[in-house]
Amino acid sequence: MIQLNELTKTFKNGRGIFQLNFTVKRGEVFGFLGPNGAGKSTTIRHLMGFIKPESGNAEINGLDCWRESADIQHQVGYLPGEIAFPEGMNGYQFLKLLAGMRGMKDYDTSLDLLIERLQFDVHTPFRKMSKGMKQKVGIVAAFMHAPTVLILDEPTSGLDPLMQNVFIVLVKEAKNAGKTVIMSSHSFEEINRTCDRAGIIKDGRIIAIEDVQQLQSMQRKMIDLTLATKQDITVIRESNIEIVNEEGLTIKIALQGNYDDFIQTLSKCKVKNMDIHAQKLEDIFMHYYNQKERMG
Ligand SMILES: Nc1ncnc2c1ncn2[C@@H]1O[C@H](COP(=O)(O)OP(=O)(O)OP(=O)(O)O)[C@@H](O)[C@H]1O
Repeated sequence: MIQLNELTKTFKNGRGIFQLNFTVKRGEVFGFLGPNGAGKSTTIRHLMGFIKPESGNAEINGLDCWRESADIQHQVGYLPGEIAFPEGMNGYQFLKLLAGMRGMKDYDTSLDLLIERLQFDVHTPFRKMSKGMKQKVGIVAAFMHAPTVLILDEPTSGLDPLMQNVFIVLVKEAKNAGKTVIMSSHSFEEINRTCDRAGIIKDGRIIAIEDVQQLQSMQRKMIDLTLATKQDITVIRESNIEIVNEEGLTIKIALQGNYDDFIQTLSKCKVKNMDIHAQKLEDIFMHYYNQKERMG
């Protein structure tokens, strides 16, 4: 379990994170979203015990992230936002070193399985690796010791869509195994596919924490309809369906869960054409990015 209690840090320039309060339960995947410079990495760095809080604290599995950082760093799987690998090593040498430092034994199978799933040549020297390859080594390093808590800072940056999918499966497996996961991301799609809840941070403050399923149910379906006659348009107008736009015999309507109403109304009309698009989840999130602070 991860718990933030009034976690605050003000940098000299006045930026930072302010009175962050939230909990990530065991077995939960929590997404951390926010524009550039919002404070995601700063929060995550506090969780790892790299930064001393000015006030408040963060705890992981009951341990204080600053005072007991050595234990925390041993227990969690961490993927930094920017990874500086030792240039002179190759991926395998690095992962072996890490396994040794963690006191892992018989790690070859778990390592091989992860490398196979992420499809890369682990024996490539870091200086010859692409950004995506380095990211893969970072993911293996975070997952290889099957930690109970995973802290992932923009985990899919640099990964191609196929590998993003592999990563999403890894997170789902971790969740099903009861692990606690917090991940920062700029990708709404990724949060949608992996997270139970999402916290939105802006200017160092949490402005909303939402249940991802609930956000999905807020997602409206926009339907472009071309009807045969003016009478058909009247039928729609007289129903409870929200008309967003009307142009001759073509109308745009918005649905949010009231599908039965829509189908019954439409059965009284002659429909010549119909296009359906889901409102982008991104648009729902954008609404938060653009609004002022809503919660403490
Ligand atoms: N050591 C530091 N000294 C001064 N300011 C800092 C320091 N670390 C971070 N900041 C500032 O704090 C703010 C939050 O930065 P942070 O890296 O946490 O944002 P982020 O949400 O991770 O952004 P991004 O999406 O760009 O990675 C920024 O304005 C940043 O410039």
